[in-house]
Amino acid sequence: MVLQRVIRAVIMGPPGSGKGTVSARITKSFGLQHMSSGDILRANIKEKTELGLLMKACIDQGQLVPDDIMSRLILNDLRKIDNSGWLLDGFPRTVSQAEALDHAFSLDTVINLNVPFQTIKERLTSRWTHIPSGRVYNTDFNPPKVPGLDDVTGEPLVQRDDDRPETVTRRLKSYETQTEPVLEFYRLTFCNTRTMKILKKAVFLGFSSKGERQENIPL
Ligand SMILES: Nc1nc2c(ncn2[C@@H]2O[C@H](COP(=O)(O)OP(=O)(O)O)[C@@H](O)[C@H]2O)c(=O)[nH]1
Ligand SMILES: Nc1ncnc2c1ncn2[C@@H]1O[C@H](COP(=O)(O)OP(=O)(O)O)[C@@H](O)[C@H]1O
Repeated sequence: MVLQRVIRAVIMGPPGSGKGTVSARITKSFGLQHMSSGDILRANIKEKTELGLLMKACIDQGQLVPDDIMSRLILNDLRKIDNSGWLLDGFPRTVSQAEALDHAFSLDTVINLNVPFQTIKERLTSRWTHIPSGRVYNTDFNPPKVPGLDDVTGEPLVQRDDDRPETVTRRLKSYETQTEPVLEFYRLTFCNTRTMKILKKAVFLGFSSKGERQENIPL
C-alpha cells in the first residue's frame, strides 16, 4: 500500500531494539523513505569523509555525536527528500535534536520500541550488519541465507565495533540519560501544541519483552 499524502514519522527505542528491522518493514509497506542517522554516519566512516574521520572514535566508544553537527546533517538530508514521506531512525537522540527537528518539520507519528535492556544485550552480540545498505541480520532471529554474507549482494557481513558488550552498556546508559527524555518531549509536544486531528493519529507502538507482540497505545 502506498500512502497518497506525505507522512513524516520518527521511530525511537534503545540501541538494538529493532528500529532498523522494523523500519525496513514499515517503509516497504507504506512507501516511505527510510533515513537512519547511524547508517549515514557509518557511510561517512567507510568513505573516509572529514565528518566520518572526526566522528569514528566517538561512535566506537558509544558516545553521541555533538548535537549541532548531527542536526545540521540530518535536517539538510531531510529537506532533500521532503516531497515524499519519511521515517527517521536514530534521530532525534536528545531533546536539543528533537527541538531542532520540531522547528523544521511537523511530525505525524512517533513510534517507540520498548524492549528490555537484557534482551537488547543478547540481540546485539548476535547482530551482523551489511554496512553499505544498513541491512541487519541476527544469527538467531533472522540469519542470512548464507552465513556471513548479505542476502542481496553476497558481500561480507560485519559485527559493528560499537556492539562490543562494554560499549553496548555505555550506549544504553546514554540512551537512559539523553534519549529517554525525548519520549517525554514528544508526549508533551503532541499533547500541548498539536490539533486533536494530529493527536488522534499519533500512536506509540509497544513490543513485548521478546519483541514479537505489538500494542497500539494512543498518546
Ligand atoms: N528476537 C528478535 N530479534 C530482533 C527483532 N527485531 C530485530 N532483531 C534483531 O536484533 C538486532 C538489533 O536490531 P536492529 O534493527 O539493528 O536494531 P536498532 O539498533 O534499534 O536499529 C538485529 O540483530 C536484529 O536482527 C525481534 O523482533 N526479535
Ligand atoms: N542522532 C544522533 N545523535 C548523536 N549521535 C548519533 C545519532 N545517531 C547516531 N549516532 C551515533 O552513531 C552510533 C550508531 O547509531 P545507530 O546505528 O542508530 O545505532 P543503534 O541503532 O544500534 O543505536 C550511535 O551510538 C552514536 O554514536
